Amino acid sequence: MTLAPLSLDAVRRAAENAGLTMDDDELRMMLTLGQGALRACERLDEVSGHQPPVRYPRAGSQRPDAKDNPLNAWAVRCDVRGAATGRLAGRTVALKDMIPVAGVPMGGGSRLLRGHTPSYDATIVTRVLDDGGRITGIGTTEDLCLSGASVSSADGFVRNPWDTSRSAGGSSSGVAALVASGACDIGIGADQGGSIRIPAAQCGIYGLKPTYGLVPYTGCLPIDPSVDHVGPMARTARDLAALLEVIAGFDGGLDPRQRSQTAVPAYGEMLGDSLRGLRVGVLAEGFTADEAQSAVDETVRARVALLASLGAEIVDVSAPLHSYAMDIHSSVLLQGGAQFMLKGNGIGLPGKGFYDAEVALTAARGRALHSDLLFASVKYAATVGGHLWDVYGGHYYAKAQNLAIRLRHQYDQLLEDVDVLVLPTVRTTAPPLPDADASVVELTELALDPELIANTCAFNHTGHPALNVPAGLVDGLPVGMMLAGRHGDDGVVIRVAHALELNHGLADVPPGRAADSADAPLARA
Ligand SMILES: NC(=O)c1ccccc1
Repeated sequence: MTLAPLSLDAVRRAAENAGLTMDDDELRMMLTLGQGALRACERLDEVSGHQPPVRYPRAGSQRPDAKDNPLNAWAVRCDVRGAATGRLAGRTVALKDMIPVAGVPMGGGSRLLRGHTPSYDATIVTRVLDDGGRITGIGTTEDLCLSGASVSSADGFVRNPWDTSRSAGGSSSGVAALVASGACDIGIGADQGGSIRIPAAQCGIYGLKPTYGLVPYTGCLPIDPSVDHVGPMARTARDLAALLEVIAGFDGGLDPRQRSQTAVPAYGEMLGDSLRGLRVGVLAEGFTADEAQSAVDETVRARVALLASLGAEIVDVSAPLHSYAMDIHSSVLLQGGAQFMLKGNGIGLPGKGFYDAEVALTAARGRALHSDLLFASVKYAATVGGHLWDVYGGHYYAKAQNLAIRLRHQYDQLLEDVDVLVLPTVRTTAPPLPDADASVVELTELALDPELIANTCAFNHTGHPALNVPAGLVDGLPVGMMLAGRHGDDGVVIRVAHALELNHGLADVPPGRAADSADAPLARA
């Protein structure tokens, strides 16, 4: 692009913005030095940097008609066919609307990125296509992923397939509703505080927030690099294992979140029907003290009893810092979201790796033009998160990060004795969607309801793998059980889920969808 020439006035404004008092001599020196910096930018426009490859041809994409989108769960339809063979051959895949697919609009559920079309495929997209997957569309996401209920997307409410008057959960609302309703086979979501597991729990499917850094986040829209995860969503534990196997693993240093190059296990081969020798810790702080919500707790405890029937040993455990997870989460998401996602225009990441140069331009433009059209939860991060960082200099962001290290150690200590921790994923079932003319206050209370993330957010900050497992129904609505494991033990939590599924029946099925046959139950619970 053509850079605007640097003027003395521009330098003076920049100095003011940086809180600097400069006399004219100093300003003129900056102007002179600045010519070199501009020339460097021009030279960067002459060459191309690393760009992830686009390997498979793709036709057009379009927003579906309302009649073909009953849950409003598709943001965009497309059809990108990958390799003819592979571990996902013939499987249809939906991706959350913040995972770039070349040539397919990516909106982030937000006015911020309106009109943006990526020119490259994310690493996880290439991996899905290389292994035979067929991407049939993009799932609606909440506005910049900042909502646990399906009420905030610029594309409108997403409806829960179990009861279309209810929330699908968030922020991977569309993918969860699509997978649960059978509109696609599998999907990939993103989770910075529970955004895979909350909608998975409330739509009755499997959803894994993998070990931090296991699956490359490369190219996907961040909130804060310390909590960003992408992961698989599926109707069976076996499908989930297959998808994880395909998307996990080091991508050559493009994602600064990845610190290890360890080989990816064959998760599918770790599955079995016995849990003999497994030790399960029931995390006391994960269960509510409130009698009114005890139906969810009881449903989860009933599933835990089934684990025992498969040979697992059940013990009660406690992590007192678990109750601080929400406070860590509040500081990191609001301030990190303000710094990295918003001020950083989606590329404010520390460290080496691939940066989406185009999304930076789109987001900066979107912030200048459309900030007033963002959902209130995004405005909350921008205002209060920005305020906290400015006034306290990031002190409380740093304190939150440091407490997260202690929280991790507390779970690690428990996980020396037990193999998995178990707790309800969300302590409530899906709430009703408000009327279309509901107030912003009402929508925002739903989106940011602390009940939704009280349990899930802890593991974003500690990095442990955490999986939602469908655990039964309360008043006809799905309830999820969360299994958390040691760092790198994603295969263990999936194995536990699979054994349960195999011995005690498939997840219940929402109205209008036939049961899967892939993992036929041995016996009904
Ligand atoms: N992105 C998230 O995981 C999230 C979930 C719920 C509320 C806010 C953020």
